[in-house]
This record gives sequence, C-alpha cells and structure tokens, in this order.
Amino acid sequence: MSNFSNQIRASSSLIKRLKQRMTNPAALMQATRHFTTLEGHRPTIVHKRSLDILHDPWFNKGTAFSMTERDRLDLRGLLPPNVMTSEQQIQRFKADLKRLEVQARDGPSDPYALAKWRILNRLHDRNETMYYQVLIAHIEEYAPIVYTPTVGLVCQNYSGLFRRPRGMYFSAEDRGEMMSMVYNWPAEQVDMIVVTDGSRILGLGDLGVQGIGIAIGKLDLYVAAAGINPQRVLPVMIDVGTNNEKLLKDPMYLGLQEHRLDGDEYIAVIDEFMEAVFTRWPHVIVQFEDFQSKWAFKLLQRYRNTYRMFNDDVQGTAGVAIAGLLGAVRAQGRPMIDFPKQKIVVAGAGSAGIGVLNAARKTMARMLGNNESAFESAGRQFWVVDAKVRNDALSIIGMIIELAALYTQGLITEERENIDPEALPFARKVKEASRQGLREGASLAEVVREVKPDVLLGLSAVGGLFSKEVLEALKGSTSTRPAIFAMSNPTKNAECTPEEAFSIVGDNILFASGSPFQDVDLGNGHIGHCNQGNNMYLFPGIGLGTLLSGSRIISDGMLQAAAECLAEYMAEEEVLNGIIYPSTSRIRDITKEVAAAVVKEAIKEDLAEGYREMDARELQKLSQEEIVEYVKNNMWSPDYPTLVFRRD
Ligand SMILES: NC(=O)c1ccc[n+]([C@@H]2O[C@H](COP(=O)([O-])OP(=O)(O)OC[C@H]3O[C@@H](n4cnc5c(N)ncnc54)[C@H](O)[C@@H]3O)[C@@H](O)[C@H]2O)c1
Ligand SMILES: O=C(O)C[C@H](O)C(=O)O
Ligand SMILES: [Mg+2]
Repeated sequence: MSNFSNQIRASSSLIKRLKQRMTNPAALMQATRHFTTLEGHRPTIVHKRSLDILHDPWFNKGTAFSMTERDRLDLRGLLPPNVMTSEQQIQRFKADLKRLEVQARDGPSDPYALAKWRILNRLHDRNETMYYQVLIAHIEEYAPIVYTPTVGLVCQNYSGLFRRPRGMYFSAEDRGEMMSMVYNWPAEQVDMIVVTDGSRILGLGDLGVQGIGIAIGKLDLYVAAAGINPQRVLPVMIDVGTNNEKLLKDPMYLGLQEHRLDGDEYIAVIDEFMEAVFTRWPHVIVQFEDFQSKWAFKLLQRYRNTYRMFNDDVQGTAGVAIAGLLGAVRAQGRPMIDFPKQKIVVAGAGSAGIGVLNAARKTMARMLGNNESAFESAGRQFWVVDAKVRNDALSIIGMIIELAALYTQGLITEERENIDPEALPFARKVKEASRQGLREGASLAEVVREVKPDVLLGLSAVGGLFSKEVLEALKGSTSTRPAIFAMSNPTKNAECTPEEAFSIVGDNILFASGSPFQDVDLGNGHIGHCNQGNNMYLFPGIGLGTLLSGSRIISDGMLQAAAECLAEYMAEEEVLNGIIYPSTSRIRDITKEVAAAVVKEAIKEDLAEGYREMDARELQKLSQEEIVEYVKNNMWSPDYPTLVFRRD
C-alpha cells in the first residue's frame, strides 16, 4: 500500500476519532483541556521521536499523550490505546501503591513475588545487558517471577504496574493504519514476535490489553533460554476490546473499553497485523499466545501454511506433554514404544487439551504402523472430560431455562449435542462407554474409577479439579506408576498440588505441573519429585531452530522433532527416579538441543532456506555436531560490548 493512501486513511480515522470524542464527555473535556494548553502556552520543540521521547523523563507523558500527538511524534502503537488525563494517571499511581500490600499477599507461593518483579523490571528498563545476565545466572529463581506464575499476577495488575511501555499495541481503532504503524518500532530487524489478544491469559480468563505481560514474559525466555538478541524481539498486544465486565467499567483500564470484535471483523484485524509485520520483517517468526480456543485453532489453520508462525498453547504444549507422556512410560520401566497401550484421561478440551490429544494420538498411531486402523485404535486410548457453557445457551438465558441445562459437562461421548468440532474425534462411542460402565457426562471421578488410567492430565484451568475423590479413584489405576499432569497455570489453577497427589495416590506416582512447585518430602529420606511440565521447554527452541534454519513455515515434523528431542534429553536414571523434565537451570542447554533438532528436521524436509551467511546448501552439509555448534554460536549472550562514539 502506498504512503499516500496510508496518510489518507490516517487522517480519515483521525477525523472519525475526533467525532467520536465529541460524543464522549470525558474525552471532550480532555480535548478542551488540550486546546486550552495550546492557547495558553507555546508548544515545546522536541528533537526526538518515537521511543526516544517515551524514554526521556523530561518529555514523557506516558498514557496522557493525545492521539494527535501520538500520530505527530510516531508514538502510535507504542502505548496502550486508552488516552488518559493526568488526573487519571495520578489516580492510577495511587491505587497501585495502595494495592501493593494486597498483591503481596495474593502472590503465588512467594509473598514478595510482585515486589521482585518490579525490581527486575526496573533493571530491565535501565540496563538490558545486566538484566539478562541476572536472569540467565539465576534462571531457576527468577523464571517464576518474570514468567509463570508471577506474570499472571502482573497481567492482572497491569494498569497499576504500567510504567515505561514495552512492545507494540495494535487496536481495533488502528484498522487501516497498521502497515505504517509497524515502522514506529525502532529496530530495523525483528526476529521474534509474541502476540496475544489477551482473551485467555493463563487460566485467568480475559484480561484484555493487560495480557501484554504474557508476551513480554515469553520473550524474556526467548532471550534467556534461546539467546535471541533482545534488540530483535517484539511483544505485541492486539486490543480488539474485552468481554471482561470488570475491566469494561474500570476507569483505570488502559485498553479499549468496548466488547471484543468478533467474526470477520476480528479476522480482518489479525490479517492486517500479520500482513504489516511480515511486510516490514519478512523473516520474522510470530508466536501466537493465549488466544481463546475459539480463535486459536482457526488462526493457526489460517496462517500456518503461509507465514512463519505457530501457536504455543496448541503446538508447544502438545510437544511438552508428549515428551512427558513418553517419560511416564519410561518411568514405568517400559520402552517408549509401549506408549500406545497407555490409557489417558484428559480434563479440559480447550486449545491446549485438544492440541495434546491430537499430538498424542498421532504419536501412538505412528508407533502402531501409521495407517488408518492404527489411527483409529490410538483414538480409543483417550477419555475426555470437559465442562462448557453452551454457546446457544447464552442467547436463551432469558427464557427461564434451568441453569443446569446450560452446561454440558463430564465425559464427552458421541451423544453430546453441539460438540466442538475439535473435540468430536475424541468423543467416546456410547455403546463402548456403557460397556465400561460409563455414559455421556460421567463425572471425572467416575471416569477415573472405571477406566483406571495410566495418566490423568489436566488442562482445564480449574484449580483443585483433581479433588480428593478423583485422586482416590486414581489409586485403582492399573499402572505400576500412575502419572498426574496438573498442567494448568498459574499456581492456584493447578488441578491439584503435589502434596495432595503424593499423599492421596501414593509415593510411587509421577507428578508434573505447569507452574513450579517444591518437591515433596515423603519421609524416610525419600523425595516426591515435582516436574514442571511447561511449554517453556519447547517454544524457545522451536523459535530459534526455525530462525536458524530459515524455514518458511513451521511443519508438524519440526514440532515433532522438538518434542522427541525433549523426551530423549532425560537420562534413564533420572526418569526412573521420577524426573521427566529437566530443571529450569538447564533450559539454555535443552533449548540449544531442541533448536538443533528443529534445524535438522527443516533440512531433512527441504524447508531450510538458510540464515545470514549460512545458506541452504551450506546447511545441508552440516553434521549433527556441526548443527549443534552452529546453533550455539548464534545464541546471544549478555556481555557488555565496547562502545565507540562517532558523529552521524
Ligand atoms: N503447562 C503448560 O505448558 C500449559 C500450556 C498451555 C496452557 N496451559 C494451561 O492450561 C489451561 C487451559 O488452557 P487452554 O488454552 O486450553 O484454555 P481453554 O479455555 O481453551 O480450555 C479450557 C477447557 O477446560 C474446560 N473446562 C472448564 N471447566 C472444566 C471442568 N470443571 N472439567 C473439565 N473441563 C473443564 C473448558 O470447557 C475448556 O474447554 C490454562 O490454565 C493454561 O494456563 C498450560
Ligand atoms: O505461560 C505458561 O506458563 C504456559 C502456557 O503458555 C499457558 O498459557 O499457561
Ligand atoms: Mg500460553
């Protein structure tokens, strides 16, 4: 699109926004105040633009920059969309100070988590190199602060915590202008974008614009674990509104205070964003993060064959779960090839749950011969329990219908009405279910009692779902070592704690959770190991491997290679001791290995087009060891460079 037509779009949208303000009393007041200021004072001349202004305490006004100023000073997209008055800014600051005590108490297991986050964040703003030195050297201690679980708390309190903006904001009001807005980002090259629309942040629901925190946290791991250069990462928030009623009414909220766009309008915004970023940075990789499942699958299908993108919750989680499930087989003292015999109960058929189910089924089918009947019989190893408010129920709420009838819950069978298309392949046949003593909607405890599964895996976002009754039922498992994956985040959303799992089901279980927990002291010198089953073990390596291979897309084979690499990373002895995932202190090493596996697969599939001086032909010639070396040599480390001044 030409610059000229962009300018026309920009000015027509400006007029539209001014018109809208005329009907909004608060905005009108603000506009009036702005003009009064202009009349009363001469404008200040600035010789800076863009981030340089935001980073200069003398000129910075933060969220109080008006829309016209944002346009004039190339600030558009560098601030959350809601323009605030300076009175509102002060209110927000005071509310944040007051909330500090409460937040400290709300914190995950560490009451000082949020205070630590603030200190680290200030360091990040001051000295990026030192920030990453600290993070890498103490990743075990600080990953739970900059990432899950504290990042959830940060997102929930983002309006108060917001200081210096980080990343870009594209809002529904920026339609038609994104192509020019991307040029407001100061970096000439961007390798990794993590984008969210804030619609499902961890298990905390719709947090609207505040979800930017999750994109920032994921990119911190890209730098710390994968060695992506921090000057080449870009966190993005696409603000299409929010359906969170509390945020819609909150005067301190920084995002658009309107309901979420839906349907074609929503897709048009995401399409425009994708076109804009890939136009400016054709080699960028875009990770979709924490989109509600309604859009997660559709957008993945829409873009995955044309853009270098993946969905972390669907695909990253699937790989991490596969590695853990294979680890669970090994921990039983059996070969991985026995995986297709495992009986697996999954609670939660959302974007992550369905991603895991599809990948696990395919892995089993491959082991069984990779034909149609293998795929069919693999499907019979899964029992899926979900609980959903029916879409149609929302529209008939007014018709005095029993509340209970609005929900579909429990075991999914083919009898279920309005079943999600993604869950349909996993619906149990009614006759088969009844032979097992089960029926449509059977409770999780009933399913566990009748199936006696090897694995109970939760991606439901419901804290405590693996209740005493459910865990008691798991004692009847036919496995020598039942495995419990309580994968929902953050901490309070975990389906159960490791203490509950070990104390109720027994010392011999295998336990993994999405958020970190302490190991459990089982007495007599024995430790119940708590694994962290989190997609952080894969997404950094998937991104880095894709970047260094120069593959134009991220294929199923590349994702599979990443998962297998993680599964094989753990030594036999560790696995037999119940350790199926590496500790976070090894995340840089595992990421290097995963990236190398991804590069290797991209070469094998003839997708690798090369990166910088390493062209496709050179890549083809590399041995396994050379690929690992190539990856290692391209990982950024936080060392101070020597600086030299030169006039422009
Ligand atoms: N450990 C990880 O690496 C990882 C990765 C991705 C997601 N997650 C976590 O998994 C959770 C789910 O994420 P998602 O993207 O799939 O969300 P989602 O909203 O798409 O899916 C959640 C599903 O759980 C179902 N559910 C709700 N209540 C239930 C109940 N009582 N019993 C059974 N099912 C129930 C919902 O109907 C929905 O289908 C979140 O907490 C997220 O943080 C963890
Ligand atoms: O963010 C995480 O910790 C994992 C995962 O992406 C999630 O959405 O929970
Ligand atoms: Mg996520």
